[in-house]
Amino acid sequence: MSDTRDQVAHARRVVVKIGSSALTDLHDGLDTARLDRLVDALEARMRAGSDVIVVSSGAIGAGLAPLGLTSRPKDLATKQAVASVGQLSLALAWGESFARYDRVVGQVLLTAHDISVRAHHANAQRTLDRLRTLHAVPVVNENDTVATNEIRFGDNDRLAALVAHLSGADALFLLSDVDGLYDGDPRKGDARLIPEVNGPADLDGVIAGSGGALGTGGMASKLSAARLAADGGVPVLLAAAAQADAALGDASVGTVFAAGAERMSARRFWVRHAAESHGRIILDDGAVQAISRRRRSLLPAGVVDVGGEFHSGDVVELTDIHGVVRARGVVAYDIDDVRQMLGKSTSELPADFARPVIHADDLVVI
Ligand SMILES: Nc1ncnc2c1ncn2[C@@H]1O[C@H](COP(=O)(O)OP(=O)(O)O)[C@@H](O)[C@H]1O
Ligand SMILES: N[C@@H](CCC(=O)OP(=O)(O)O)C(=O)O
Repeated sequence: MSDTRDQVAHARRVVVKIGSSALTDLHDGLDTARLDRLVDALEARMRAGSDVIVVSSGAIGAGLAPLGLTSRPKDLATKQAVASVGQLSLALAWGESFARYDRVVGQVLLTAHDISVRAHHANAQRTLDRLRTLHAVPVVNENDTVATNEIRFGDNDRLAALVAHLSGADALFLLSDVDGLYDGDPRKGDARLIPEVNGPADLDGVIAGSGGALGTGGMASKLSAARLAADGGVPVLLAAAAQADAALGDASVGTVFAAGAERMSARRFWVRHAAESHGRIILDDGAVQAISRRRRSLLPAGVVDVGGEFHSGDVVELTDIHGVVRARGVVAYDIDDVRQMLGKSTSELPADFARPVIHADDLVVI
């Protein structure tokens, strides 16, 4: 067995994302028999010693039939209304299915905005952690009714990758209606299953197509979520929900994505991928070298300009003089203060401005 399969099979804390296509049917809505089989496999994994966080899609899929709709709506308002109907039955169905094992579930609905704001992010982290210590299973979904187009995760694959980092998970499972990544859309003819992705070269020539009638992002969103998780140090297994026993049992099926060498801390991952940027700090070449090659803090001497509207503690983008984003970081001053410090050496500045503009610990190079 490969190292990655071994890591996934033995991961202590896991996030398991289940796609709409695995749980719902366009005409019949939520399929509780399929849900029960999944819960059986999740329960077996928990009994073997893992903590499980479920990320469940399917609110829209579950809401269509009760409302007499026969296709996934396109406009946001209808999708949100359908999701509000479906989320209720989805959460109840998860609760009833886990109740067969005397397990309690907790519903966690998140927006992209929640993940991007540090205080909300910390609250979500604490809630998930507390559910774990209370032995309840978190069932996470996007809070569809309040998410606007601009601030949507857009698909739950990305949400699941972010939750995997936020919760310090050791592996991410993406369970769908397809049994792994193929080199082309398997619905369109001959395609070969790719068992293992160890780096970008393994994706050369792969065509990631759109999803089914109920899925949102198709294979492209799974691929980008898998890379998001794996690059930050979390191995990923992509498999069919129908293979949940084997996927969650010994990770012997589907496609695995090897994790990058270094595990990024939840805070650095947040700065890099999840936090909303409030502005820009433009650096001269020397400062770019200092932060990216020598991993130094950013000092005012290397700052040539600022943009946007940021305050101390906000996340900003650091660009070179050509506008290319080279890093992100948590800035120590308000924009007006940084403006007064531009290009000055620390010895020229009053004692209040002795701290670096961004400390090396708060900087993530891209
Ligand atoms: N290269 C590919 N490999 C595997 N599946 C693919 C590929 N390209 C497109 N697909 C399609 O993507 C679908 C899964 O995406 P989606 O419907 O969004 O799933 P989910 O509802 O689980 O999020 C599969 O049904 C499959 O037909
Ligand atoms: N929040 C939406 C999820 C949409 C979504 O990402 O679906 P999928 O591509 O099937 O994972 C719902 O519950 O319907």
